[in-house]
Amino acid sequence: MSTSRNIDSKSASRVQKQRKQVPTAEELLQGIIRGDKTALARALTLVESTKKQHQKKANYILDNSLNSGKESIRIGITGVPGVGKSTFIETFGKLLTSLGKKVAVLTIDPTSSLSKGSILGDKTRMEELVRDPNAFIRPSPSGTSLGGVARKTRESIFLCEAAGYNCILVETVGVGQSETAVHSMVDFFLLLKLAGAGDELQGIKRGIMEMADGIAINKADGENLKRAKRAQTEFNRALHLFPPKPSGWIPKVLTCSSLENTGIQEIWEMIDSFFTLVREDGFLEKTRQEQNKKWLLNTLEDRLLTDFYENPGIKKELDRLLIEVAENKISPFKAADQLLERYQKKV
Ligand SMILES: Nc1nc2c(ncn2[C@@H]2O[C@H](COP(=O)(O)OP(=O)(O)OP(=O)(O)O)[C@@H](O)[C@H]2O)c(=O)[nH]1
Repeated sequence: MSTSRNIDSKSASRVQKQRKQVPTAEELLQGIIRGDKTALARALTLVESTKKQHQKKANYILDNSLNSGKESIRIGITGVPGVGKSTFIETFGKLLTSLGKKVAVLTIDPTSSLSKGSILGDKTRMEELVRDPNAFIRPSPSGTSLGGVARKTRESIFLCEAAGYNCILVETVGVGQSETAVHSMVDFFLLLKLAGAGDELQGIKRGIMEMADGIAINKADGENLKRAKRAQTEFNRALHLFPPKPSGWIPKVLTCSSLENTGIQEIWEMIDSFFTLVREDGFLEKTRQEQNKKWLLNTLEDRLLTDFYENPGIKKELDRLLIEVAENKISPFKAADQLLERYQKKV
């Protein structure tokens, strides 16, 4: 009898200890403000979670993080698989930290399953950058919808900036719609390309070229060097066919080798001169204002939807109405009206 009581009290104290180890939202918030990477990583896990309790904690941290975002620069990096995105980010990121910047790398990959996510997170990618005290790397949150992943990435950008990261690199692995999502949340959009492969081969649509503020032809080394230089001329010509950018910036095409670390400094200089221009002509401020407005609307939509679907009364009524709609007993529109009425009354 007494032995079992002993075990009980032991396991109770273990549970208590574990509970104590889970930091509160306020503790995480304070950690983020101090620039603590562990607190930031934990907060991002809460942001990525779909559990209501976690979301509540995440919202507390987000709502109380002071972040004007003014000091930071947000760079989107895209390119087809194999173009060398992680090698590029490793080399480029190290250059940025050597210049005294704090770099956060986030990835958007709506197609990533849990297993791929863990491959991205297994630290074999960007091995050196991951060990840099001034860099923070976060693999793509797994998610089924691009919208969900994009929202989480926006919130992650916000928290990374609150933690003092002033260079946010958003990498997108997907080919297609994810580029548009990334483009809408960054200031500068860099497209990585390979020399020699046709556009079709590289899966790059015209629209993506049009979004680019800069194109870097990667793997410009060895036998590839000549071809890369030729491609640079071709892409430069192609870029001139697009209408001018509202920022006044003229997109540039450069070549680089992420492996040999050549041309990387020039890419930074190009990006730096972009930021000098858009800071001076007020375009960056306008972009941020627009981004903030958009983020407010998106967050509202998202929180409203969650609140609606998680309302227990609505859940029951929705289940019933779904059957009635299927049996043609009520029109979908009338059913929607009924649900909204019920939601407004909060019954
Ligand atoms: N020669 C050469 N090879 C490179 C260069 N950059 C990357 N590579 C090689 O290209 C391959 C793909 O590089 P990654 O950095 O993994 O490419 P990625 O675009 O991130 O690929 P995914 O992870 O599939 O999206 C690796 O074998 C790299 O070593 C470069 O500048 N020159």
